[in-house]
Amino acid sequence: MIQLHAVHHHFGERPVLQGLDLHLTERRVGVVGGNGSGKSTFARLLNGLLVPERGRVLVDGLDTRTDARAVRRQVGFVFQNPDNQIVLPTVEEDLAFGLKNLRLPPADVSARVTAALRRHDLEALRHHPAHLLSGGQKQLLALSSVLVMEPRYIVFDEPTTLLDLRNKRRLAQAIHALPQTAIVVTHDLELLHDFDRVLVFDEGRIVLDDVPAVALEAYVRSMA
Ligand SMILES: Nc1ncnc2c1ncn2[C@@H]1O[C@H](COP(=O)(O)OP(=O)(O)OP(=O)(O)O)[C@@H](O)[C@H]1O
Repeated sequence: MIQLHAVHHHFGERPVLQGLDLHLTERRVGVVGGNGSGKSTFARLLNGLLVPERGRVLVDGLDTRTDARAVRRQVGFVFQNPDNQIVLPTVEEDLAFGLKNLRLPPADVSARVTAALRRHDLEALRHHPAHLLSGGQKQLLALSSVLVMEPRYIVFDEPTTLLDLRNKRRLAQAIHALPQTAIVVTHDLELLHDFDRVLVFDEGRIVLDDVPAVALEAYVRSMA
């Protein structure tokens, strides 16, 4: 479970998150809201990329302020732009990077990389230069590089923004099939239809928190 207790955050004078109290227990949680409403800031709190100025964020009881390394192993983060995430020249090397950092035995690294390549149909691209992949393939590689670390939670920050319709569907299917808990920040409301819960942000507060049918409809009405 992810818990937020009285979380506040400012950037300079500007309050960006204002008193968030939340328990996330569902497998699929969507996060929507207008530009600048605080969604990405919220997402970055969940794996300790950002520590709140006030309040606490707990992941299965681990505090992002004091247990940052352990939290980062539990919570994977998929960025909007996979170029920010792909660090090594080939697909295979990129997938192995985090596992090698964990100092796993080479046979284990290799087995987990092979399984990850199979899972997303990337086997033929094993030795391909990562920077030459298409946008959709890069996004799947970025997701695979997170999955290969076997986190319990995965946070996605606008994962479909750069994708065409076909790749959007592929990514939606990939998210749908994840055994992990997924928390997805997006402007792509279609992606959230079969989710368990949707949070609607406005000016750093959660103004709606409900099942998608209710939350998304009210959100669309509020934006009209
Ligand atoms: N590192 C930063 N330094 C200063 N201000 C920031 C920083 N990151 C975000 N902000 C500001 O905080 C506010 C909330 O930003 P955030 O990225 O969380 O919004 P968002 O809801 O994800 O928006 P969008 O839908 O446009 O991506 C914005 O006003 C933004 O300019």
